[in-house]
Amino acid sequence: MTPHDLVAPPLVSLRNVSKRFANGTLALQGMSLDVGEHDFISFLGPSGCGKSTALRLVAGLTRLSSGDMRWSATPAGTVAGKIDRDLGFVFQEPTLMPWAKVFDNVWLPLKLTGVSRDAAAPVVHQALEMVGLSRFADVYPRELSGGMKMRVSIARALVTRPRLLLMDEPFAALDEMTRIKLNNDLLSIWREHRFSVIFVTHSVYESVYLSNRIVVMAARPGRVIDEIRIEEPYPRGEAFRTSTRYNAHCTAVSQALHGALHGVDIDH
Ligand SMILES: Nc1ncnc2c1ncn2[C@@H]1O[C@H](COP(=O)(O)OP(=O)(O)OP(=O)(O)O)[C@@H](O)[C@H]1O
Repeated sequence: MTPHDLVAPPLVSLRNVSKRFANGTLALQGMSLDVGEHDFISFLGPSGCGKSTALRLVAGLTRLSSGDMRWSATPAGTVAGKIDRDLGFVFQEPTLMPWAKVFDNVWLPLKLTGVSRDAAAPVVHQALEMVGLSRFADVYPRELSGGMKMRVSIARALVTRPRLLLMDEPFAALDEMTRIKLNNDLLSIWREHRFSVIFVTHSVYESVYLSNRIVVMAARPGRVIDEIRIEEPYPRGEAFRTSTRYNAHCTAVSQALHGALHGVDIDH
């Protein structure tokens, strides 16, 4: 047996995946990517480079136009009406039900699979504990800050214990301090629970801080132009954020991103 045999297969593999919308827009062209167990991958690139489209393709929220996508256990989409994707999704907006208490918002994915409120209670409480909101199960979303609402959204995405967490600019609307705190908390939850993450962001700094792999994308058509590995140990904290190595990674990623912007019309 060679060391290679011991490597777990990718959780999900994209091969030469393209997406053209009905209006003719080629949102994504020829994307190939293997998402490994316990990867933290960021999709980084300018507006319109297909980051959200790629995430939505992985989630099964939109269909690919050509290419191939496979999950390690089950080829995606082979069972009519029941796609076996083991994932949670966090959007930029927390998208909570305003009329339902925090507990019921987090229970929702389990409720949709037929798990009763009582049976779900232990895992809902565990998910709330994971995001530091144990004491807020009985309040309504309107009583929470923006950062706390996002924590509820993360708890809801993790309540089914998915192997892959997809996050579409989850912290973009938050203030800097809240964002830093959520970055740190997300990293410790990810390290403890060992799922994989694909994280869409516009921020070089955020992508370097969080990820072990950064997929740099360019627009028109949306495509991958580079992948950069951030070979730095976790946990990452203030010492890493203020280190010269962190700065060097940010410079390298900025340069790759500059390449992504080269030749792209700036229309704003
Ligand atoms: N439903 C749709 N129909 C037609 N075109 C679409 C649709 N969704 C996205 N697009 C187009 O596909 C391209 C990629 O969009 P996408 O939202 O994936 O980019 P993005 O990198 O996530 O951008 P942003 O950073 O601004 O969110 C854009 O040109 C966009 O206008």
